[in-house]
Amino acid sequence: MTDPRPLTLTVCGSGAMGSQIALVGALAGHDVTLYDIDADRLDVAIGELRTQAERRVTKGRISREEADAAFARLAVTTSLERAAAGADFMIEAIVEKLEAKQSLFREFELLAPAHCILATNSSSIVSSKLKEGLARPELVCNMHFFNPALVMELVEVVEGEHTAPETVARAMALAASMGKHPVHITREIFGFVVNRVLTAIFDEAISLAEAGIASVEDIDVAVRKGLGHPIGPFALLDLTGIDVNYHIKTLQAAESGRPEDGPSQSLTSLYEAGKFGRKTGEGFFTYDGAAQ
Ligand SMILES: NC(=O)c1ccc[n+]([C@@H]2O[C@H](COP(=O)([O-])OP(=O)(O)OC[C@H]3O[C@@H](n4cnc5c(N)ncnc54)[C@H](O)[C@@H]3O)[C@@H](O)[C@H]2O)c1
Repeated sequence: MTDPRPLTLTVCGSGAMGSQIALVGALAGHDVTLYDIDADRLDVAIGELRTQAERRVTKGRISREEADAAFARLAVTTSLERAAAGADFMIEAIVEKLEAKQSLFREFELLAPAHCILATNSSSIVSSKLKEGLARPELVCNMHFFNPALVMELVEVVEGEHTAPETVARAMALAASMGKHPVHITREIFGFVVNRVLTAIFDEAISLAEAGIASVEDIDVAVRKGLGHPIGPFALLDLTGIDVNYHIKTLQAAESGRPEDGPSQSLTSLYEAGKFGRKTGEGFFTYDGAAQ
């Protein structure tokens, strides 16, 4: 894998994911432009990134010089023309709405150099849905980072039927240059690899609990102590959000056309009761930590 540094990298969307992906890129020595339609979000993002960088300097993970150099390589803009000019690579991390992503991809392609790769960080939208109307679909793929992107090492690089092997190679090389571990997913599938494996664990844990085989507390203990997972499936469902997981299962059933892929009975009743997990103080557990 040839190290592509330094690239001119544009990250679209300065929310939870895009802002940290941008800093990871700048820390790795790439020239990064962070683009958002909302100037206030950009201000907030830069403030949060400075706090994160300061924490790393204090802990000795990076030097002050490295932090300063990264911020010197990181520009922000609300101008799409400026964001696309000279870009070698674009990673999109805007709102999870198909139409918004499609129009961004179309506009960006018109403004960017002809060799620029367009990658989406979407957790659920495959890049074949974003290639419509583009002149160069072979340069389009998914690059799925994990939250928090400053910390999590995995990047799933997903190849669509339209994606050129060279695009996959360039995306893998970019991820590696950012200090990440890329994995190549050779065709599009809902949830990619990590979220499919995680969903299978959630589904099995829920079905065991619903059948009365063991309590949610005991299933969590079994998975932690028996499999060495840092957190049990029910605590993780509560942490990531009952609502988020309910929507993922609803989307999965819509994509597969199989009603049995939809949300389970216990997930549905928690969702309908507004018990979304940690964020509402109650889900499978209540947050003094007791099981329901
Ligand atoms: N949050 C996660 O845990 C996570 C993990 C992996 C992947 N993702 C994916 O990353 C993407 C972003 O998620 P997030 O959690 O960072 O979202 P977020 O809501 O925190 O941030 C989205 C940002 O995009 C901006 N935006 C909206 N429309 C835009 C447009 N048309 N052009 C430019 N900017 C626009 C918003 O102003 C906002 O700053 C989604 O596709 C999501 O599926 C999220």
